[in-house]
Amino acid sequence: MAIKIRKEDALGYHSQGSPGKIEVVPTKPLSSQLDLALAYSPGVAEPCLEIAKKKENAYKYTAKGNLVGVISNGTAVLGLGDIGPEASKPVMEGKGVLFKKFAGIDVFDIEIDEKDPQKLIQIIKSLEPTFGGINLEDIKAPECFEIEQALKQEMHIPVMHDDQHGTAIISGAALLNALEIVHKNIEDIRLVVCGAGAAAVSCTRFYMSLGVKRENLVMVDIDGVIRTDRPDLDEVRKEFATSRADLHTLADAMKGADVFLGLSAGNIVSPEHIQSMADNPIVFALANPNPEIDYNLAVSTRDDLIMATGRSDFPNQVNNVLGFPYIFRGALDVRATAINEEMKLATAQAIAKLAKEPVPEIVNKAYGDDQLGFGRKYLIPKPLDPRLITTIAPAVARTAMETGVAQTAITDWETYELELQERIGIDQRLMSRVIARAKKNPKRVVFAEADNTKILKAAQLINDERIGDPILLGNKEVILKLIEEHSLDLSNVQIIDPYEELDRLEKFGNLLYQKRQRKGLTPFEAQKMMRDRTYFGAMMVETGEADALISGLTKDYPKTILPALHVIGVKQDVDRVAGMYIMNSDKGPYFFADTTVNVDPTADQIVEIIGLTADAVKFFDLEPKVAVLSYSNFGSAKGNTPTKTALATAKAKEKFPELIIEGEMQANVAINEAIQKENYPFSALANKKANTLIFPNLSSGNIAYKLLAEIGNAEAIGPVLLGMNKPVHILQLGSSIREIINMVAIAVVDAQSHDNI
Ligand SMILES: NC(=O)C1=CN([C@@H]2O[C@H](COP(=O)(O)OP(=O)(O)OC[C@H]3O[C@@H](n4cnc5c(N)ncnc54)[C@H](OP(=O)(O)O)[C@@H]3O)[C@@H](O)[C@H]2O)C=CC1
Ligand SMILES: CC(=O)C(=O)O
Ligand SMILES: [Mg+2]
Repeated sequence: MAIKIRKEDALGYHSQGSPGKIEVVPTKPLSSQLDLALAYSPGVAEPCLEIAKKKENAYKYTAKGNLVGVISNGTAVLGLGDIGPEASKPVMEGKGVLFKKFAGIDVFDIEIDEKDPQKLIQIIKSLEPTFGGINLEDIKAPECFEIEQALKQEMHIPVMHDDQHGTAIISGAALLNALEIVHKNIEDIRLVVCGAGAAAVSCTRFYMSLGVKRENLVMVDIDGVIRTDRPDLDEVRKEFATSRADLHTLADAMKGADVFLGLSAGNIVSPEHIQSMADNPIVFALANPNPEIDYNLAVSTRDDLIMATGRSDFPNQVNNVLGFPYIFRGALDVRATAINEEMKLATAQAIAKLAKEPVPEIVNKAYGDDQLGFGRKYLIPKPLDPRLITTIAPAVARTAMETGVAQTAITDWETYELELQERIGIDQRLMSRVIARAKKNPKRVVFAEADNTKILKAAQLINDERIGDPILLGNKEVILKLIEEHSLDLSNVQIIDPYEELDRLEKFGNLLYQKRQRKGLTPFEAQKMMRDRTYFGAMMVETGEADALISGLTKDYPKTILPALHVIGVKQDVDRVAGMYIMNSDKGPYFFADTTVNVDPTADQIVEIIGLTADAVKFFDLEPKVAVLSYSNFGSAKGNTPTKTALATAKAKEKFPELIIEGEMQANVAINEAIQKENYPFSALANKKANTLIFPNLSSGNIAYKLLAEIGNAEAIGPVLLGMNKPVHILQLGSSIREIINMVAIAVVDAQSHDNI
C-alpha cells in the first residue's frame, strides 16, 4: 500500500516531544544510596580495575559488547550529497533506532566534522575502546574505500561501511530472486550500473562475485559511460571501464539491458530508457529519498517490468535496513573481529531464501496487504518481518565461526534463536502463529453480541482474512443498520435473530430442560432462557450448528460463563474450569492462571488448574515450565498459602511427571533463573525460566495480570477459558477489536483440535 509522506509530517515527527529520535536509558537501578555507591564512586572503581587488568573484561562490565558506533562525516547523506555532519544526524539517529528496534543493539551516533581520510581514520580508530562494532555511514566515495580498508586492518572489532556492503548484500539477494522469477541466468545478463560511488562500486563487485560477467556490465557516472578511453578515470573506475567505444550516455547503455542498478541521484532515468531495455527488465532505482525514476512512472511504462526502490512506501523496498541490524547482531554475538565476504554471501543467501517462505500474518497486517508472497512485487522480505533476526543473525554468526573470525562460539543454536526472539519481543509471533493456524481450517464462530459495532468490525476482518466464518446473533434490523452505518460488507455472513427462530427456540429449550431438570429448571424457564443469546449461541455449539462461541463483550464474566457451563459444561475428566491470560511482555510470553474463575482454589484444585494450563501452553506450541507461586520460596515462610501451594506442587509433580513444575516460589524467583541457580540449584526451573505462572488464588492472579497490563507494558490476551467441553471463549468487558480477533483465532484453533476428538 503506497503512503504519501508530507514535509510537515516528517518535521513534526522529528520535533515533537524530545527533539530527535533517541535517548539513553540506564539498565541498572539507581534509586538508593547503595545503588549510587555501586554505579558510581566508590563501586565503579572495581570494574575499572578489572578492565585495566584485562581489556576483554570491558565486554563483561560495560555496554561495549552490544554497542555500535554509527559514524558519518555527512559527505554523501542518502542521495542528498555533502550536506555536512550536523545535517546527517537525523539519518544516523534513524540508523540507531533501526539497530535498536530490529536487533536490540544500542547505538551512539557520531557525526564528525572532518573530511581528510587520514584524520578520520585516526579519529574513528581511537574510538575502539567504546564500541563493539563500527557502522560507517554516508561517507562519500572514493574516500570511503580508503577509510574502511584502513579501519578494517587496524581495528579489532567489526567495521562495515553500510552503504557499500549492506546495500550490496540486500540488492544482491533481490537480484538473485528477480532473475529466478524472469528465468534469466546471472552469467548472461547485461547490467547497467548508474553511479560510481560507495554503494555502486561495492554492489557491482558483489554482483560479480555472484556471477555477473565483467564484459556484460556498463557503469555510468555523472560524466556518462565509464569507458577505457576516458582520460579522467581513477583506479576504482578503471576496474569497471568498458571497452565499447560506441557507448557514451546512459541512454546508450540502457538499450537491451536486462538489469538497471541505480545508486546515483533522483529522477535521471526516463520512461524511454526503460522502454529500451530487454524483455522482463529489472530496475533497481535505489537512490534515496528520490529514486532514479519514480516508482509509478516506471511501472506505467511496461507490464513486464520488475521494479524496486530504496523507499518504504512502495513494493520491493531494496534498502540496507534489511541487513545492517542483523549482520551486526550476529557479528557481536560471536564477538567477530571482522565482517568478511563469506558472511556477506551467507546473509544474501539467507535473505533470498526467506523471501520464498510464506509471509507471516503480522507482516501482512503491518503493510495492510494480504497478498504478499514471493513474486515480482515481493522479491525480498519486508523490513518489518520479525523472522529477519532469527534468519540473518545465526547465518552471520555461524559463518563467522566457520571462517575463523569469531572470538566466542555459539553452541546451542536453539537457545540463541530464543534469545534473538526475546530481543525483539515475540508477542506478535505467538498470535500470528495462532492466526496462521486458524486460517488453515476456518471454523464457524457464533457471536452472541452481534448488535455491537466492535463485534461487527472484528467479524468483518475475520471474514475477510478467512480466520473463521462468523455467525451473527441479534436483532437483524439493528445489525443491518450498523453494518450500513459503518460501510461494512458482511453480505455473505449469516445473521440469526433468536426471537424469530421459534422451532430452534423450542428445540434448544427442550435440550436445556433435559440437561438441568434435576437442578430445578422448569420447561418454561428453559424456553425463556434460550432467548438469551449466550444460551442460544452455546446451544448452537452444543448441537453442532456452530464450532465456537464468542461472548462477554458487554456483560460481566460470571453472567457469560454461567450459560456456557449450563449448556456445554466441562470436559469429562475435569471438575472445574479456569481462566488463563497470555501476557505478552518484552521478555516474551507468560501464561497466567487462574486469573478469572476460582476464587480460592484448594491444593487439589490448583493441581487441576496446572494440568489445564499446561495443556493450553502446549496448544501454543510452547513447552510449559510451571511455577506455583506464593509469598515464600520452598518453605521459607509459613502460612496457609505456602502450605497449600507446596502441597499442590508436590501433588502436581506426582500427577504430571512429564511436566516441569516447581514451587512454591515467589514470582521474581520463578522468572529469574540466575536467582534460582544461585540459591535453589535443586529447583526444576534452575536452568529454565518459568513461562507458566500458577497463582494461589484469584485475587493475586487478577491483580498481577492487571498491573502488568497497566504499568508493565505487557499486552494481555485472554482470558482463555480452560476445561470447557467445547470451544467457548469469553471476552473481557469492553475488549478492543484486536483482542476480539485474537480470541476468535484462539477459538478457531481450539475448534480445530476438537475435530480429532
Ligand atoms: N537503497 C539503499 O539501500 C541505498 C541507497 N543508496 C543511495 O545511492 C546513492 C549513492 O550513495 P553513495 O554511493 O553512498 O554516494 P556516493 O557519493 O559515494 O556516490 C554517488 C555516485 O552517484 C553518481 N551520480 C550522481 N549523479 C549522477 C548522475 N546524474 N548520473 C550518474 N551518476 C551520478 C556520482 O557520480 P560521480 O562519481 O561522477 O560524481 C557518484 O558516483 C544515494 O542516493 C543513496 O541514497 C546508498 C546506499 C544504500
Ligand atoms: C539507505 C542508505 O543507507 C542510503 O540511502 O544512504
Ligand atoms: Mg547510507
